[in-house]
Amino acid sequence: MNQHSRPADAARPGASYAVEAVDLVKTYGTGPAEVRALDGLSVRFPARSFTAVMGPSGSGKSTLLQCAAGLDTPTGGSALIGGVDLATLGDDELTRIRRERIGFVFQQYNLLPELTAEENIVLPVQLAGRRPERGAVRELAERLGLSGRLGHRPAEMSGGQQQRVALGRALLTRPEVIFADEPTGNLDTRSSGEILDLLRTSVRELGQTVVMVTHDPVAASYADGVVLVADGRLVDTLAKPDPARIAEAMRLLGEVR
Ligand SMILES: Nc1ncnc2c1ncn2[C@@H]1O[C@H](COP(=O)(O)OP(=O)(O)OP(=O)(O)O)[C@@H](O)[C@H]1O
Repeated sequence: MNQHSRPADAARPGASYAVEAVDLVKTYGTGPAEVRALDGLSVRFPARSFTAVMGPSGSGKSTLLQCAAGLDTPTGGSALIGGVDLATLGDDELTRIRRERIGFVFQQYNLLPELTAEENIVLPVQLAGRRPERGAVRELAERLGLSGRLGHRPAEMSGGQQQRVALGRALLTRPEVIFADEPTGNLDTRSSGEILDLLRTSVRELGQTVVMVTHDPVAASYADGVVLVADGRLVDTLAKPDPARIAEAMRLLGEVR
């Protein structure tokens, strides 16, 4: 096992890291009931890279994303976004970083049912007290294939369309980093492929950094690299792997544990 190896292109000269986790520890509960969800996990995600995070159920993948995105506070270690240690920020600064530099996409879409697609997409910008730019919303809707759907409510859309709305909501502020927690977990193969293509386009064309938790080797193969997590620690990384290699690494991980 290669505990300290980096994602595929981390060694690129001049590479900078969009997201860094340094010796992250996260425990839940106390005494005999204590769960060590992250057990000294260190990983760095280069800027403009698309990385999949994989590992057995309960290995700490979601906890890693939550701590790295500043949605949860680690018990120990540091989480950095663009070189800024989140622990050094006050509440207002942390809120601003989460709002402006980070986008989050969840498996369950988390759209507000009473709002239209367009209203859901612009909501974070409005909550930040800004007026969404109509041109930017239209351009984004076109990119996401949602131009004809902006007036629809979530219940009137397919799962794939709803996830594209959720992606639009995450992308409108052009965040540096998109964290996606099983974004294709509820989708069929075709809709999954559309979402994964959009995530890849965000990296290639818009220069964003995507960190995606997935259980699906095919979904992970869209990424530039895969990091494998087990028992709250980084155990291996794979560069540009195909689905068969990813599935094999996952199988070996199950056997090793
Ligand atoms: N709020 C919480 N309270 C107590 N324990 C928690 C909490 N959140 C997570 N855990 C525990 O921490 C460990 C890691 O959970 P986490 O959700 O990060 O794993 P995961 O790899 O994302 O799992 P899955 O693939 O099943 O979604 C698990 O043992 C889980 O039960």
